Amino acid sequence: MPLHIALYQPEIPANTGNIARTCAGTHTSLHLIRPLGFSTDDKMLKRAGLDYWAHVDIHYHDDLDAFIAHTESQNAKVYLIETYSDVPFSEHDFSHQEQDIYFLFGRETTGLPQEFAQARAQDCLRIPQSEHIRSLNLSNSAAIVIYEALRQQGYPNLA
Ligand SMILES: C[S@@+](CC[C@H](N)C(=O)[O-])C[C@H]1O[C@@H](n2cnc3c(N)ncnc32)[C@H](O)[C@@H]1O
Repeated sequence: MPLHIALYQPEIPANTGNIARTCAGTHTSLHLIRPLGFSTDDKMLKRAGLDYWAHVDIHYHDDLDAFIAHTESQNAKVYLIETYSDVPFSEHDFSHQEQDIYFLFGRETTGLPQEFAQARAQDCLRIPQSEHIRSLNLSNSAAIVIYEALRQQGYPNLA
């Protein structure tokens, strides 16, 4: 079953552009949870040279509740990827392909809402990093996690 990347209220178009490119290159769906800090109209996309945008399976959700309702309707598994977890993401098993898997990432400046993440602490995963930075770049984080899931699944339909 497909893998999905979800971005909670992304603010920086270059990050979403990088992640969209990773999605187009890996058959991963992209979910954007509003409000967005930028426009995704045709003019913006053309100006940014995002010519792969047509290959991105993109979905918009009005807010976090609408996104969670969507995942529940699919009986999907949602993992929260956040700095304040202490469970290393790569210790998790993403190889089960019978269920859709969503990786939910937080906003560039403030991450995921803390209360929301605390209520789902058992599904919250961290990418190990040093103490010299507060966090990794959002688009790098998404690439790291999706490629670990793809590695565990044997890179389905990728050459
Ligand atoms: C630039 S970070 C900012 C959020 C962070 N909590 C903060 O306020 O310092 C944006 C998003 O990238 C992801 N991220 C960055 N570094 C991460 C890490 N080491 N482990 C897990 N997720 C990370 C998370 O999804 C996070 O919400």
